[in-house]
Amino acid sequence: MINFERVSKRYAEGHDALREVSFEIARDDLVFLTGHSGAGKSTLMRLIMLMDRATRGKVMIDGVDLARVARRNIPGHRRDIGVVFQNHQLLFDRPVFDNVALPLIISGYDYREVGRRVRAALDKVGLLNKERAMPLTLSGGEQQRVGIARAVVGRPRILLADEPTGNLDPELSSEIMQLFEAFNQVGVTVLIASHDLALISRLRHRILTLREGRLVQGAACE
Ligand SMILES: Nc1ncnc2c1ncn2[C@@H]1O[C@H](COP(=O)(O)OP(=O)(O)OP(=O)(O)O)[C@@H](O)[C@H]1O
Repeated sequence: MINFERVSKRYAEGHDALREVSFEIARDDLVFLTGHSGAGKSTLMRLIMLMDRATRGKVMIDGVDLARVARRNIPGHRRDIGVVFQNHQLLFDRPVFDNVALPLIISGYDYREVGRRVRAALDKVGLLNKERAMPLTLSGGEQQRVGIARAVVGRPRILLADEPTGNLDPELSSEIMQLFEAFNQVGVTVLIASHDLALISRLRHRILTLREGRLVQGAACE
């Protein structure tokens, strides 16, 4: 499903953010990605989203070599990938419904289908009764759930999350992780970057560890 073969990424200033990174994530996997600040976690996710290209090596998604995806096909590639950020990146002047609907509206879905899918996504994250609420009236955990609903509303095959529990207390963090596990159980491949070693070691999924751009743990599937 997600396959890195000796992938290196060197930024223009000559900094090696990833060095010869190889791993495989199967379709039904939920995998954590950890490592110190600057270890290369965000860079690895940017390569999967095609926000950046590898300098050397091969990134394959579903058997497709991303080096072969033309610029005009990048939006199509991204539609298969839901992304969750630490700071939600919500539109604070729009209600919850509009925030979740945004990716579908950009993709040109008709309004009835938008309504159906947005409510299905809000239902999955337990926020069906909040569709008219403004984001600022929600708690941090609820805002993060809106971000997750927006990430899954297009029914992506892959879900990437960059520090999704960074601002949340331990109990809310566990709840958010349970949501990711639920999406994984219905067939979504999930990759979560997190510094929260206490939380992720308790959850017993595979952990990929980066150190200065090298993968030092977790390359093989169990
Ligand atoms: N666009 C860029 N240009 C140059 N260097 C970059 C760029 N993006 C990241 N880097 C550098 O590459 C290295 C890896 O950064 P990256 O953001 O992938 O790390 P990270 O593990 O996600 O860190 P954090 O946990 O702090 O978010 C860092 O040294 C960073 O300064």
